[in-house]
Amino acid sequence: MSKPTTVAAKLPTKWGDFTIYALEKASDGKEHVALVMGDLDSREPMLVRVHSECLTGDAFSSLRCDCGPQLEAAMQKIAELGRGMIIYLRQEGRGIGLINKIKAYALQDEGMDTVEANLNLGFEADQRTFEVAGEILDSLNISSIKLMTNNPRKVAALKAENIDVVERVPMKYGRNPHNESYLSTKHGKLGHFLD
Ligand SMILES: Nc1nc2c(ncn2[C@@H]2O[C@H](COP(=O)(O)OP(=O)(O)OP(=O)(O)O)[C@@H](O)[C@H]2O)c(=O)[nH]1
Repeated sequence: MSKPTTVAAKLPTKWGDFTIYALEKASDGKEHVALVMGDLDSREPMLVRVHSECLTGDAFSSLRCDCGPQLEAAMQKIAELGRGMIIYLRQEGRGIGLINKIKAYALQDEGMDTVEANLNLGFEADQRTFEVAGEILDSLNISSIKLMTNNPRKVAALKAENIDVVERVPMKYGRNPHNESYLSTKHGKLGHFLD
């Protein structure tokens, strides 16, 4: 199969100047992007955040989750280092989509936790796959990364895509009274390193 291709443009941000790459013809047909700062040719492992779409957290600063602060912290860390990449995957709501995530939020308003709500709606606790992250890294010739995450399943999923994850960089940002029980469910039921 031929390598996926990317289109690219400059993307100045409040943390510094990135280049935004959009993957053409991703295997799932969605429009995924990567923000890159620094040298793509260096063989040094690249600091990477693989971030799943969260409209409510990333765009609207929702306090129900930790997504927005994690994305901001990742961009800031990359800018401080001068080299790194955000892979932004269009897999809203751990893969169930925006409308279903809002249905899951409504169930959580009634007392379910984030896992129970997904299961109640007929989904798995986490429906995500990470092939597209592999496609993006491959298209940019990056094979060795330091991954910013608290999620051991994300590390395993990327290794399964033949990405050499040489280090896991913890991402403990954005804890607040509204997401306290969401984060403890992530720790207790989804195995995130958050204690
Ligand atoms: N179904 C569902 N999805 C949620 C809920 N809260 C946040 N999300 C989604 O969870 C995903 C979180 O993505 P990430 O932050 O990349 O991944 P993570 O598994 O939290 O792992 P980290 O790398 O440690 O942040 C996003 O797709 C959010 O939209 C929720 O209550 N229910």
